[in-house]
Amino acid sequence: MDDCRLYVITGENYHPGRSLLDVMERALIGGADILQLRAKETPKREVLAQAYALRELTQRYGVPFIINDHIDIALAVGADGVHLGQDDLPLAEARRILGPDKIIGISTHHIDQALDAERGGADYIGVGPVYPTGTKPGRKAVTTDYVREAAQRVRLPFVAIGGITLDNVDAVLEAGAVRICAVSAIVGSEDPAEACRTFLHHIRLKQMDHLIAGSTCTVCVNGREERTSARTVLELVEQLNLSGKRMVVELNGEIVPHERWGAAPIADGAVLELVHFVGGG
Ligand SMILES: Cc1ncc(COP(=O)(O)OP(=O)(O)O)c(N)n1
Ligand SMILES: Cc1ncsc1CCOP(=O)(O)O
Ligand SMILES: [Mg+2]
Repeated sequence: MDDCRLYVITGENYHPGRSLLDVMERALIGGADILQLRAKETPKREVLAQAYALRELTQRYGVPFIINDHIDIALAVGADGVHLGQDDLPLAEARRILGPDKIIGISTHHIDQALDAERGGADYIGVGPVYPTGTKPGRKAVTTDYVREAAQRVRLPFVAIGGITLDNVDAVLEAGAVRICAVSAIVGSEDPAEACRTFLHHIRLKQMDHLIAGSTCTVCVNGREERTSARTVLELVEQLNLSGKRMVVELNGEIVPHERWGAAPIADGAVLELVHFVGGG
């Protein structure tokens, strides 16, 4: 689950005239890295047949396969796990039946439910619906506020879900989601493979932003804001091409002796005054 970025769920009514297997294979070709079978209106025997077919397909592509709601079907076809909502079988019962190795995902709509799922031994949680969606009509949107809170407080992997499209995915990523889950925007699109590629492109761009932001910090040098990757006063002085100059350095109001520059850490928000003496007599 840790490595998953794009979670795609089947949608019964979103691809009239196209087969479930074709649509889901297109999603896999586009890079979907976890699949869920969710069928709310299909007779159970048919769901079982779909589960067998998707089990084979996902195995061929080497991605985890999750069954929504039906633990019995997950066991029958040897799926990798199940996804359960707040009104489905409780997590503890599901774990007892499935054992420690199966993936169990839990839907959450509030931080308390997320923390409960974490304590209860879930493997991941769903955070949503972020936006109102026709796929889950009547369910109130949790907004990106809950995504932000989950990003700050939940240690389990979480997937943001609900009404996420290529037009609003950046806001969801900006709020701190690193895994996106979608139904209609992928299985209802003309080209599910291209939709997946474009989702993944957005996700990767945001990941790169995080990497860059994480490796630099903003400091104030002589009254001017600077972004720097320097970790110590010595590195900063070198980056500013001031090495070798006779200089007094003040860090957050305290003078740092020259011999301690290499050991004086600078962090985000540090305030530095660098005063160098111009030679002459
Ligand atoms: C990844 C993921 N998140 C949330 C859900 C919704 O599950 P649930 O709340 O049980 O609602 P139904 O899907 O059963 O209608 C999900 N399936 N997957
Ligand atoms: C199953 C589910 N649970 C919360 S929102 C949702 C539906 C997501 O579908 P879509 O991506 O089409 O909004
Ligand atoms: Mg459910």
